[in-house]
Amino acid sequence: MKQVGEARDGAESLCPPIDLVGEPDWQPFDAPALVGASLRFVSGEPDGNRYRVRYYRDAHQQLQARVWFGPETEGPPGHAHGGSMAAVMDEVLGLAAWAAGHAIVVGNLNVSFRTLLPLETVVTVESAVVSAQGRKVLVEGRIRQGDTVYVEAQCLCITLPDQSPASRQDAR
Ligand SMILES: CC(C)(COP(=O)(O)OP(=O)(O)OC[C@H]1O[C@@H](n2cnc3c(N)ncnc32)[C@H](O)[C@@H]1OP(=O)(O)O)[C@@H](O)C(=O)NCCC(=O)NCCS
Ligand SMILES: CCCCCCCCCCCCCC(=O)O
Repeated sequence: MKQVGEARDGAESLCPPIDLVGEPDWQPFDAPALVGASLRFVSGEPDGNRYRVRYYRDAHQQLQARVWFGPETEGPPGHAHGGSMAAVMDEVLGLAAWAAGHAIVVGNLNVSFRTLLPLETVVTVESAVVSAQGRKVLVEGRIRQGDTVYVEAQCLCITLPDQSPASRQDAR
């Protein structure tokens, strides 16, 4: 049986363009300008069949993302793999800490899968930096569409010495 995104000869064809527009009061956020181009695993293929991601800052300066889970994120038939959703939370919540001025890596990520996420759905990934004490920065987030919550996550980020976002930008 022909799968979504698969051409007749078996080769993968690209899914059509997806609308990842943000809310009217969101501003586009340039992640590579802040952290470099290393974040390719989740957001590196804007026209691919895995994820398509666009980042924004909302009116409160919190990082938000519109994410399309493509056919290559499949886990349970027709639905996103749990690891694919965890990877999105890892990147978005870690990036949210960087966007708030904390040079971190993720130390702990706690993910609750609440609802099966159908493939080829555009969702919103919300984030909020809820505390920063010493080296520990706590970020919370969720994947939702409308009133449906697919995933909730808490992310403990640990700051790294000598890696402030400002110093990384100055070094370019
Ligand atoms: C996170 C990391 C930098 C912490 O190592 P470290 O710099 O030696 O720091 P420490 O182990 O002293 O931890 C610093 C504090 O964070 C806490 N912490 C670190 N990792 C934690 C975790 N996974 N869960 C809970 N607390 C953690 C420590 O308990 C410590 O708290 P304290 O100051 O109250 O005692 C290191 O474990 C690491 O590099 N891990 C890999 C990160 C990674 O690969 N992330 C995915 C890519 S971003
Ligand atoms: C090693 C220090 C340089 C780090 C450069 C940017 C890192 C951005 C991290 C954003 C979160 C990524 C999550 C992850 O990789 O698991």
